[in-house]
Amino acid sequence: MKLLTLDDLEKKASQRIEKSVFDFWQSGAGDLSTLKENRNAFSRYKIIGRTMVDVSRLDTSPKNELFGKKFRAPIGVAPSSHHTLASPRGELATAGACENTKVPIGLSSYSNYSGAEVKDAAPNSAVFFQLYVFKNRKVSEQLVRRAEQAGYKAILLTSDTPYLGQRYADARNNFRLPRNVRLGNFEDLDDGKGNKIKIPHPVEQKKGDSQTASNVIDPSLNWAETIPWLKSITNMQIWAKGIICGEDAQLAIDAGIDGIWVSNHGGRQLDETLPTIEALQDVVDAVKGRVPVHLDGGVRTGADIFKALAIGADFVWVGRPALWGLACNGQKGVEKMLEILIKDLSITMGLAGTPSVADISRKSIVRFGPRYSKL
Ligand SMILES: Cc1cc2nc3c(=O)[nH]c(=O)nc-3n(C[C@H](O)[C@H](O)[C@H](O)COP(=O)(O)O)c2cc1C
Ligand SMILES: CCCCCCC(=O)C(=O)O
Repeated sequence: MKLLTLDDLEKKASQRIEKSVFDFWQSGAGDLSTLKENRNAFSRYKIIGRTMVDVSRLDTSPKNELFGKKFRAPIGVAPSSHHTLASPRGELATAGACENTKVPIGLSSYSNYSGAEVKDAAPNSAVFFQLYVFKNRKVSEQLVRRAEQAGYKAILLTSDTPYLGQRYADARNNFRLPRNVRLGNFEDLDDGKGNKIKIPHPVEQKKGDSQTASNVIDPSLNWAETIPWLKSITNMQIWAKGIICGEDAQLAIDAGIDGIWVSNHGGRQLDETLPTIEALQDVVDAVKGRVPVHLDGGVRTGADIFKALAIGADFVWVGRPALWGLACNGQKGVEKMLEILIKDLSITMGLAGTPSVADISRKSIVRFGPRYSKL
């Protein structure tokens, strides 16, 4: 089978990976409404292709540098957990692919290889360390300090997971991580006074009950307390992931956040919420260029990336496609996935009459039908 699109990679991955693991990747929360709408909503936007524009030179590089680095395209791999379920080198392979392709990666707190190991594999690409804040703050504090020491540029605070979404596929499959899956970031933690602290391995959770895995996470996070606390323990930038409305973007900026990441966790958390591409305009308009705005959720083609850039995103990220690439062919599979996206973005730009990312603007797209309105 020729692997030409991300859908092809998805199909091939489904044939290679055990069903309960593939379901864990693919599934969303509740009725899967958010998950499905993340994809469907892109097709409500249409590109106005301009002709007779000199597009003999196409430049996919982002409009602005990210952490002082010039990447090849405004595309990156979003944080997702447990890459060794897809391929033995796990996050080392994913990050290595990003490094070779010259795009950034965000590493999950729940990666199997540690932040330092991944940074060694991808010194330029490993820029975001994704953070869950645990009820035991000493745990998160050590994760942050280790990330800073390893050379990460920013903490990506996941703000949409006070509890884990209801993922019925995992419950039906009695899904539970195998015990031999490493949690690289949680090894040898101590409370700073020499006392060991442990985060329970998800194998200790009740089979099929993901909620028991998430009860270590602090559900009391809030802008007023959490952001100043994070700023007091690190000099890295602090970004917020999981924002889907302008009001929260404003509150995040008021609290001192350095960047906004529009996300609904790939439809795995709040069901029946806004698809990210629909939420983007409100967030961009509220942010007014004060901090960068990134987006993930259902991005699968160059046209999807183009539409998000046109609405005003500075960068666009993919989650599941990296897992599919890994499952198909390890590091080379992730490189293939990224090359497909970059080529597709480049061709879309050429056909739309926008030779550089700076040429893509709201004038480049239209939207069918009424947008949501506030009640
Ligand atoms: C299997 C899986 C694990 C994930 N793990 C994390 C995680 O550890 N931390 C986090 O902030 N987001 C996590 N995410 C969400 C992604 O960062 C991202 O928001 C989402 O996958 C984007 O949607 P997409 O998969 O449609 O591209 C995970 C997503 C998947 C599919
Ligand atoms: C204790 C919470 C673990 C969640 C890790 C992975 C994740 O975010 C996901 O969506 O799955």
